[in-house]
Amino acid sequence: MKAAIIGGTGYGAIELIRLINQHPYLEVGSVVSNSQAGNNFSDSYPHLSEIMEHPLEKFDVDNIAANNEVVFLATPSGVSSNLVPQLMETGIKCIDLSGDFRLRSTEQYETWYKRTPADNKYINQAVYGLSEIYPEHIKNATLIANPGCYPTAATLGLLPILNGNIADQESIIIDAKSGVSGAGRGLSLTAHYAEINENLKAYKLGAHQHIPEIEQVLSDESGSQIAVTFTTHLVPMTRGIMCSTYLKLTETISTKEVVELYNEFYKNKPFVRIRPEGTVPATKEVLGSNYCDIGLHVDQRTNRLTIISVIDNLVKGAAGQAIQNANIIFGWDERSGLNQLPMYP
Ligand SMILES: NC(=O)C1=CN([C@@H]2O[C@H](COP(=O)(O)OP(=O)(O)OC[C@H]3O[C@@H](n4cnc5c(N)ncnc54)[C@H](OP(=O)(O)O)[C@@H]3O)[C@@H](O)[C@H]2O)C=CC1
Ligand SMILES: CC(=O)N[C@@H](CCC(=O)OP(=O)(O)O)C(=O)O
Repeated sequence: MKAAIIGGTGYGAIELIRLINQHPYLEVGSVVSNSQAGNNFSDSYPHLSEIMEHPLEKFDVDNIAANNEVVFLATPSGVSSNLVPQLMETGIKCIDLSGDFRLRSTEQYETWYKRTPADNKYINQAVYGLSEIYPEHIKNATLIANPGCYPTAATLGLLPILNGNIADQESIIIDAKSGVSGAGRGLSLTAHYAEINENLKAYKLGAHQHIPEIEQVLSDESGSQIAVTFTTHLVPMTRGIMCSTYLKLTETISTKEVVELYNEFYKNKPFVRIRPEGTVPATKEVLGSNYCDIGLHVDQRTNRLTIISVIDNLVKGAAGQAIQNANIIFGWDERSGLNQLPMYP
């Protein structure tokens, strides 16, 4: 089955191409580029010239619909909102990696993204693609709002303990760190070598666009309105996200019991791996893979739980989860094309 990719020369797109290349049922169809249409893909990425001979195409909705059965939009927020409606009208399945269809409230989108929101008609059709939590909705979706990278790591880490009803919901603090590829390939001071090398920066304090997304998922799943403290940091590494999450427990429980609770919650979920008591994951232990690894520790002195969740931002945080969602939509094994082991060291 052919898959179109829009935003063809960005990091999300090239990661989709890497994963689709190993997929048993998907192949790369149209690759659409706004900035490089007409040029060869290999002009941007010569190391893929053997598998990517086709020229980059300009956005042509009829052409995409005629030649592909699914389209991945690896385009920035504010761009997907304009392209998705045109694509949806053709009946093609859309999987959008941007934040444009994740928030149900257009007011929230305007507040946090500071942009004009997408048309409500399409927001209402979008299914939030957190694969482990919403497979039944994803199965029947025509438009997937693929989750943000930080929300994927944060919510997968928090949902089991909220489900266990032993968390003080007002006490949640998420201390998050990301590699620089999370900011995309576009040139910016943020990703400038001299700014990021040997440096550690907190950014977007209290203003990060992923705050309402995390709160929407946690509130939906817990049945009560949850607000979180969420701080992001840029780390001098290429890939990887770590969320160190802290919350107060309302009951006395051991680390061993919390580990059991998490294992039960994620049983039959191949991409979430719970570490045994006494070990915590590192970002390199999921590098290049679709895994989300979670480590847990209850501090008996403070009765706080620490949750360490790690993902590769470009795989489980973007392209990998997008393919996992396509697998669920088309009824394939959820692991199709996603069986890469993490690359270590
Ligand atoms: N990087 C990450 O870890 C994650 C990214 N995301 C989201 O995925 C999407 C893609 O991210 P990523 O690949 O990292 O970003 P990049 O900046 O690397 O790539 C985005 C691509 O979109 C295209 N584009 C840019 N501006 C426009 C425009 N005005 N009109 C049409 N196309 C445009 C460009 O490619 P071209 O000129 O070839 O069309 C650009 O390279 C974004 O929405 C991002 O927020 C989500 C989770 C994680
Ligand atoms: C390191 C870094 O800059 N990361 C980006 C995450 C980008 C992303 O996932 O944004 P969307 O929600 O629009 O998809 C950030 O913190 O804004």
